[in-house]
Amino acid sequence: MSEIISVSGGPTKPEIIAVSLSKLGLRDGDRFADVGCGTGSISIEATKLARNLTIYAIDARKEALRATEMNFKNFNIKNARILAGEASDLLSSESFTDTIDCAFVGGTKNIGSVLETLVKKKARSIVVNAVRIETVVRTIEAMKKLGIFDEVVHISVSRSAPIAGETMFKPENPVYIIVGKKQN
Ligand SMILES: C[S@@+](CC[C@H](N)C(=O)[O-])C[C@H]1O[C@@H](n2cnc3c(N)ncnc32)[C@H](O)[C@@H]1O
Repeated sequence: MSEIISVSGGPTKPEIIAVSLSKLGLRDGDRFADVGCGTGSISIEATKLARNLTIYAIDARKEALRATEMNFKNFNIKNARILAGEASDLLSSESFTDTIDCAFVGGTKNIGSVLETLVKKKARSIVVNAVRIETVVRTIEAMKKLGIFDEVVHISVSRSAPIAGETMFKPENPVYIIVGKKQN
């Protein structure tokens, strides 16, 4: 199995991906937006949970897009469009006519506009990762305004590390997982 090519900010840690994707509830055939795709690791893991996804991997950084492109090639990811630019502009542009079923938002610049656009695109489930408390508050407020706020989960992972032939635990930065669901 290939090693994922990394860029600053990614890949997201596997435990955070696991919880985030379990909250997202992907279904076979979904159109999935990976907003702020970084390395593309979230999309790669998403393809293991649902069949025939159409992936829109979006990032504003050239190095992230290059890493995503190489990772998708190495992990044989099909049905993916890699889109360069600001997510809210891209998704709301006239040329982007598709709807979105589920979105993972790992890049939170302009989070209010990104969420608004995803709701207009009919997303039934949106999961945001945030590390800054101000982003958490902005995301919750934006989701409440849009009537989609569901819950926030705070995850702290400590990973085993060797010490003098024995094992200790090193804490990793905590991550907030903010979940939005379309209300029926
Ligand atoms: C923390 S990294 C994402 C890591 C990614 N989940 C992974 O596993 O590699 C955040 C990324 O989001 C991008 N980003 C942030 N806000 C964005 C936006 N509004 N539109 C497009 N890209 C955005 C940044 O350029 C950065 O590459």
